[in-house]
Amino acid sequence: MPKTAYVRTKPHLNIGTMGHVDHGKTTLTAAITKVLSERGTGTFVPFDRIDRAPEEAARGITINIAHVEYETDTRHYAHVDMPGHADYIKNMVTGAAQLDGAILVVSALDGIMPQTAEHVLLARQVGVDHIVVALNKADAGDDELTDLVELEVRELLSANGYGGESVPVVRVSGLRALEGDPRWTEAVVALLDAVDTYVPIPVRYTDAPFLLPVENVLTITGRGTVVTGAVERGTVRVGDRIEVLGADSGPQPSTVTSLETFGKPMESAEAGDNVALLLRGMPRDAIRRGHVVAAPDSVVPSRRFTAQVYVLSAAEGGRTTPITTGYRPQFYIRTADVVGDIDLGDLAVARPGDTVALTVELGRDVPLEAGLGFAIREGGRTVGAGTVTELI
Ligand SMILES: Nc1nc2c(ncn2[C@@H]2O[C@H](COP(=O)(O)OP(=O)(O)OP(=O)(O)O)[C@@H](O)[C@H]2O)c(=O)[nH]1
Ligand SMILES: [Mg+2]
Repeated sequence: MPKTAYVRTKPHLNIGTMGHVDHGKTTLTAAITKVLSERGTGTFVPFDRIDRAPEEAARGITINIAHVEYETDTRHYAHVDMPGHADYIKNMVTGAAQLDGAILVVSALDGIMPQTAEHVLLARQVGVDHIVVALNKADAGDDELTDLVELEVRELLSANGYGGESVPVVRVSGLRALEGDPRWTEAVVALLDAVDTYVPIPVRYTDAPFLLPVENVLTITGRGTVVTGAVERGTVRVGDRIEVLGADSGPQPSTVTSLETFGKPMESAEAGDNVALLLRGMPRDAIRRGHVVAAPDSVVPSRRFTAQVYVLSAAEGGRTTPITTGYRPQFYIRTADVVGDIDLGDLAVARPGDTVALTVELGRDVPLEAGLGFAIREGGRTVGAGTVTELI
């Protein structure tokens, strides 16, 4: 069956849900698609289709199943439902890096929980500039308590530089909206209106050389190797020569033979688009998550750099003890997860809560550049966030 090509008629934005485990991110995501499908600008994606692993759903040139797409009257959105559990922070970090805005889901029954605060901090660190709040489970909470939760959320946002007084806070019930209760389907519409108006259309970095951090790699029998991810910058067309960077064996040249977004073929993709690229003659084992696909000769992988790093305080879920030279945590850089050695130079120690300049030597070469953000993780939790200042 011939597939309909993707036609760019509305501005495209990437958004996502974030927030503490069980506060209702996936339910709300399903509810949004249900409400919009009833208005004719989206396809309903039920809860269990959103909440399943990519491997199970890998079929055709498809993109990461955690993404759903929909349109409002004025915009086309790719929406990623980020898992709330701390173990999945890595996905949050790599997914959030591309977000133009986020929906912070906070249960009106529970208020701010540790991962609520952690996600807001991470959103700030990875450059998500606009947050809209969904006070979820408003069907089950009482108004007075919900008022308190709203105050608390606005304070948290202000403390992280989000201007909490002006952030839209919408009381919703993902669950009741999914059931079709008109009061709550309207609340979901109000939430989408808030996203439409509060999150500005981003200035895309389309003129720069093409770069896409690899999120997933799939094999399509008879066609070859497909990589998926969000275009970080530049544009890419069918027929373009590219190289895959990040493998120890050096750059792997290839050509893009097919391009898709949400299962629809496209001639060219640009910064911000979520795409699948079919790469000519690329062996499946030559490419994996953490590599990047880039315009030839536009990036040189390296492993030593200086960085500005914020060491999370214990109250933010970080370490209770200082770090010293020789500390060897994991670095999450774009979609890559790589070990690295820290050198504090003349500084004896960096204490939780400190912001310090330091030198990092990664365990392998990674495409790097000044201004790139990263997270530092240890034993399954985030202990720092930083930005590359200079390559050495
Ligand atoms: N009363 C009520 N319950 C809700 C609402 N939204 C979600 N729930 C319930 O809250 C629980 C968690 O919902 P999920 O949507 O899985 O939450 P989540 O944030 O995606 O959870 P994780 O992905 O595990 O972090 C489920 O039992 C939902 O039925 C709501 O609006 N009202
Ligand atoms: Mg979920």
